[in-house]
Amino acid sequence: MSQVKICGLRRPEHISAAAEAGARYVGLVFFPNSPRAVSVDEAVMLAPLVPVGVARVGLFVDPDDALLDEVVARVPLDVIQLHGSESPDRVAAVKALTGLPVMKAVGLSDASDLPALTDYGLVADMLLVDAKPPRDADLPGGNGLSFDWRLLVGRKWLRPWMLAGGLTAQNVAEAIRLTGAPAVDVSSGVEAEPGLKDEGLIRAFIAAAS
Ligand SMILES: O=C(O)c1ccccc1N[C@@H]1O[C@H](COP(=O)(O)O)[C@@H](O)[C@H]1O
Repeated sequence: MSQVKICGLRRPEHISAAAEAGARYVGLVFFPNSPRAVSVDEAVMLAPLVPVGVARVGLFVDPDDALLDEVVARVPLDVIQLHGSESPDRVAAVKALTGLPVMKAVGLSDASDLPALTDYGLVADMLLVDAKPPRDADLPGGNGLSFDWRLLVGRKWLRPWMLAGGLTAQNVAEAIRLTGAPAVDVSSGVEAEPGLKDEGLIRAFIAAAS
């Protein structure tokens, strides 16, 4: 049984659906270019609705210190997700600045991308293994694209990790079987359209991953 993170939640009813279905993490996106972005004011309203026992993850893409300071001061978060091109030194700096555990996303397209997981495992608290975005993508993640899961067979890292990228209720069980992922993260795969979550898809995904 793998833990589940539902990312990109923007409505109270979707937070409730995810928590009731057994999500262990929920993600709030602080990246303005995303169709799932929330303002700091919206996050101030949403974060307290997350039940105890469900971790609140704030997703950032190459954030500056001012944004991190503002969000951490106003929004109760449990984990920072860095999903941009942050260096290992920047990951360490964000940990120090926020005082929160940091999960670093690493994009994979082929075996040459694997060493980055070892490098980030030295500084991040958790790793998020995602598909590398296409060169012309508007978003560095959340594109509903998967990668060749066989790249991960037999791999071990220094830190706990999550699998992401194009997961759906239809493919998540096979992804877990193949990779042994202890946790999985989904955004597009539980949406009716970009940025609009669907309660039925959230429940079906969590049931399929559990
Ligand atoms: O969800 C977003 O909009 C997003 C924006 C910028 C960076 C990452 C984003 N989401 C993360 O991307 C992966 C994969 O998502 P998907 O299931 O393929 O849509 C996941 O870790 C999300 O947290």
